[in-house]
Amino acid sequence: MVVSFLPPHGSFFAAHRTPSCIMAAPTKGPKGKEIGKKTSHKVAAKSPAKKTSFSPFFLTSIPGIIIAIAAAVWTRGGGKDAIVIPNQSDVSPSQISSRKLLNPSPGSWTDGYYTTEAVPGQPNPSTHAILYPNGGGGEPESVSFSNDEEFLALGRLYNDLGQIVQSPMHFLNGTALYRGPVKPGTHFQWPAVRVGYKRPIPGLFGGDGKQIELETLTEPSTSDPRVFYVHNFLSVAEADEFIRFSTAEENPYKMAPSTGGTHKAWNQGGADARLTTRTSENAFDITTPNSFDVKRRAFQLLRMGDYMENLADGIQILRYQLGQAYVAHHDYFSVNQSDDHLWDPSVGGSNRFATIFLYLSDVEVGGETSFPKSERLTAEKSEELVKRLGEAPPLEKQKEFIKDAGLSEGSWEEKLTLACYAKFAVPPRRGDAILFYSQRPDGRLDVTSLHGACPVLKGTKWGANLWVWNACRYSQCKVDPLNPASELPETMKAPFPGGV
Ligand SMILES: O=C(O)CCC(=O)C(=O)O
Ligand SMILES: [Fe+2]
Repeated sequence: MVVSFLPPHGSFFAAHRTPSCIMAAPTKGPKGKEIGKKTSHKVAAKSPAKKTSFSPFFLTSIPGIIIAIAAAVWTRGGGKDAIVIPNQSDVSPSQISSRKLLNPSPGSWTDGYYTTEAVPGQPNPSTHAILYPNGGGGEPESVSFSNDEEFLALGRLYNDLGQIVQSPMHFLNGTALYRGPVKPGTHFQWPAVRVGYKRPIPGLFGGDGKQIELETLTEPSTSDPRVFYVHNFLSVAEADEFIRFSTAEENPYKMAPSTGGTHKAWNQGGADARLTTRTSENAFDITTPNSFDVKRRAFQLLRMGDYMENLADGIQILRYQLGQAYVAHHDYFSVNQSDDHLWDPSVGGSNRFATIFLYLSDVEVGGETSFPKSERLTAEKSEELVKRLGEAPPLEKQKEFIKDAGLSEGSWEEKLTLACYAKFAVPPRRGDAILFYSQRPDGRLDVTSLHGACPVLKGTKWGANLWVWNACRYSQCKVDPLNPASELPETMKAPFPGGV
């Protein structure tokens, strides 16, 4: 039985054109083509979904009687309004943190993927769940199954903690589950659930041993980028080590002015492509133990298993001095980038899949990462987030900051600053990171992932790009660069018809 309900989410945004350019990691690039097509994207009008919710996890602490009531409501069937939709968004972080956080299968292939365990005290296997598409959002279905086999026939499923759900004994009836990737070369994406939803990531700890937590920053819909805040990703020592190495004599890719607009890095003869739209300086760290520790952690954060060298660019360290910035751009390469590689991930090609942007310093004023396709957060969505991420100062104050930073009137930096304050933006905080996807769960490049670095208005900003590809990156495919998805290891090769 499959029942569909809840309208898909959506929202308006104006078609938006921005210059788009990109900087390559120090790896061989396709010959000098311009990249970054200007694209616009149409979406449906917002249709607010009215949800009645309860938390399945809440039920774990309240005995049988409530379960019986919930089951009665559930099985009443008939009109949509009668269905109580379990929504884990109502689970408070403290309820979540009482759940087991360790990876139960260290050493097995699932190490790095993470799997679920039996719910303590659950008498019978569950018989139904609410199933969302990979990455959440969209239209959920109610699915039922009467044994393990039927459950596993649904394919690989995840819970909201990014664990692969192995058995109907591992969740309570009515729990929200998420489909895993279903197309070759695509991967699990974190479900947004709702803005402000914060969850610990089982088995994942930052450089200083603190639990890493993932917080949803943008709406789960068809129109917003998928942006998450990553708490406690780096230790101060790790951040400082990136900063040190970026200017160290022993680093062959040490700090130099940023380039862009072509696929060539400055150290590949791209220096003449120095940009007026990206004024920071950058370095690469492709060798240090520090960078490998952090990249390994990034793969765990993405639930992509063990670190694979041919799926990651070298870490790119950035320094923005006063007034420096980077206009809005995409991190992915155009599907027409070159013809010696298949760049379109929706048909088995490879491209940048996710960016984990590491904040290596705080910034006194400015320097946010902005997402112009996403509206500024309102207290209605999350009061706490608005407070933490900062409200936009009044226009007068913005102008004062701009003047004090020495940015001239009418300059692109001034315009960018005003645009930054008008749209969704994340201020840097040392040791934390943001995660955003450059691809949709079905592998289409995501035009809404447009983002930029707002001008630094006071102080200096240090950050780093950690780019992960969905399959072997450009020049790193061993068998056939026109079929990168085929080179993924079996454990990463969607679909997964047998479940786990
Ligand atoms: O500095 C930032 O906040 C973002 C930089 C960025 O998007 C990039 O370097 O590709
Ligand atoms: Fe970027």
